[in-house]
Amino acid sequence: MFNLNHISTALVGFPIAVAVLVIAVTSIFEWVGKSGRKYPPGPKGIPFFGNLFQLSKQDFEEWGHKYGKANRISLAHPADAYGDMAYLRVFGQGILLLNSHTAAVDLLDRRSGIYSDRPSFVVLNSLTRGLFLGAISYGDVWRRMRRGGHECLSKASTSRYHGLQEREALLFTENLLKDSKDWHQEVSRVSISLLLSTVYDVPPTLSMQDPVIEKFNKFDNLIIDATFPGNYLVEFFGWMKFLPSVFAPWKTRMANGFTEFSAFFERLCLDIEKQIDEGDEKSGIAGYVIREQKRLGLTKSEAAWLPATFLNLCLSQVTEAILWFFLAMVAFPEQQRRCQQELDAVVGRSRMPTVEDAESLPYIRATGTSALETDFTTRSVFRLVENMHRLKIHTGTQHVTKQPVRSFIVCKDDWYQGRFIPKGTMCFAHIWLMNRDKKIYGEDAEDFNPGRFLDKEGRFVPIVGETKDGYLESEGHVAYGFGARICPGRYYANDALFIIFARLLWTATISPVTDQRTGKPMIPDLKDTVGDGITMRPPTFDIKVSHRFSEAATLMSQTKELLG
Ligand code: HEM
Repeated sequence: MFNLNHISTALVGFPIAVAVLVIAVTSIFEWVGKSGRKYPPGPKGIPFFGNLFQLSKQDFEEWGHKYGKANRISLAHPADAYGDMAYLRVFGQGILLLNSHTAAVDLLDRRSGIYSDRPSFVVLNSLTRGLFLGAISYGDVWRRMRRGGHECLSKASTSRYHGLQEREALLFTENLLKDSKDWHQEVSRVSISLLLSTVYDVPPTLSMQDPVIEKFNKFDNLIIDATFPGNYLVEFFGWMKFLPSVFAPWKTRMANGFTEFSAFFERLCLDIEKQIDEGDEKSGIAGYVIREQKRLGLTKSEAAWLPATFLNLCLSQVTEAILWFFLAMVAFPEQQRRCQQELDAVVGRSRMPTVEDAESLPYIRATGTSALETDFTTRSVFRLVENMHRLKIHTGTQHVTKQPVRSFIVCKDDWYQGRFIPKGTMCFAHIWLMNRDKKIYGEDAEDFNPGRFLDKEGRFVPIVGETKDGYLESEGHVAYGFGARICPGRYYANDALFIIFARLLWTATISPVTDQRTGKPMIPDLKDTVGDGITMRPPTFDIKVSHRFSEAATLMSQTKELLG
């Protein structure tokens, strides 16, 4: 944990003269560096600390609007709903907030050669030694590992996971119908079960007490610890990495973590290798990577870390998307009914839906897309940057995950819209703001409205609106990021979420519980979120899950029997 007190304690330890010198030299460098160049607009900071002390006072969204306006003056398209950029500094580190699709696509997509690097987090690197795909520098190792990931998860290859996605969706539905009291726990279970099967080709995970799950949770906690903004002063003062371990205990902890988890990931892969040698097909991600290791040019460590990284990077995303979906179903029963009407009309009541039905179920696809795009999952994606607040006002438990996967480091000086963006700037895409851009989504951009993803004939349209250059293709939202680092698991995630939602709604109705005192349904506050991370989850609330029609239970059992 870290808060301003930590900074104060650390700074007080400095000999005052050295501290003054450092501040003076840094300020001079900053001033010389800035002079004569027009940087993107942003709030004025103070020498040395930059905008650090404003982070807890200013709302980033407000900055998006305020400095956006200033920027608009120089824009060729003054009608833009938001300006494109805001620029901040913290301890000399430049931070660029990208507020519009236009800027994000122009820089992160079109100039991906310059904008695809990740910040080099000292502590994270000592834990992962450059083997954690989401945080690897843009270079050869990233290319090799990313290619492996792409081959396993490209649109064309996702059909190999449909069987297991359908199986998991069925078990999930069955469990919730048996007991929905601990439905949050069941969402965590189905997510980990789905991903362990996908990555390591294992049977469904029925208990959260599984030692493999415990080990992955331990790894996740260490990643969170290593990446949480402000946890380690060394991320701001690079010279601190030369301190001996006795003054920097994280060094030993992270080095031990690397040894422990490398051995664990290698052991998992070794087991799979043996099974492949014995003639087992092992069609999961790890099996694929092991079989293709030579062709992909991966070392043994890279081949072991790649599947584990996939699991780590997607787990909380998938869990949270499902949680937001439940909130949507409870809060908007009308949308739930429309999904079920569509299921009755297209699939009927004599069989459960499959992933192949997705094309014919546009309203359900649109509902899933809405859960990703609108008030929900991505509402707090921008908390990533907001977490910089924790430098000043750290409160509560840390839930931030995978911080580095969302940010980019500019690896060459650049100019955009007449503004100078220096090499080394940390770029954050303001996904939350973009997913609410009224120019693209219309006046009801804030609402949960699956209908926005359907055309007049009721067909699913991934392009919900066009910016001046026809941007915003493919998903209809930007929850999966941009450019060369765009989420490689997006096709997989779309299918998995679709079938979980479709099978559940085909079989069951999800409703809020009734408040015993008032007799009214208890709908959680849609603005409430839990967690400090890039993605946030809704607070816990109770639900009822009941069979939608009498034959549903029998049909579900029959479908399960067919699984063998
Ligand atoms: C609801 C589901 C998901 C969401 C919302 C999501 C979102 C994201 C985002 C925003 C990024 C960063 C993109 C950027 O830097 O611009 C990312 C990266 C990544 N995601 Fe996902 N993701 C999801 C599911 C998955 C799944 C299912 C997998 C794998 C099976 C996966 C694997 C990865 C990996 C490996 C990266 C790092 C890519 C790189 O740095 O090159 N994600 N994801």
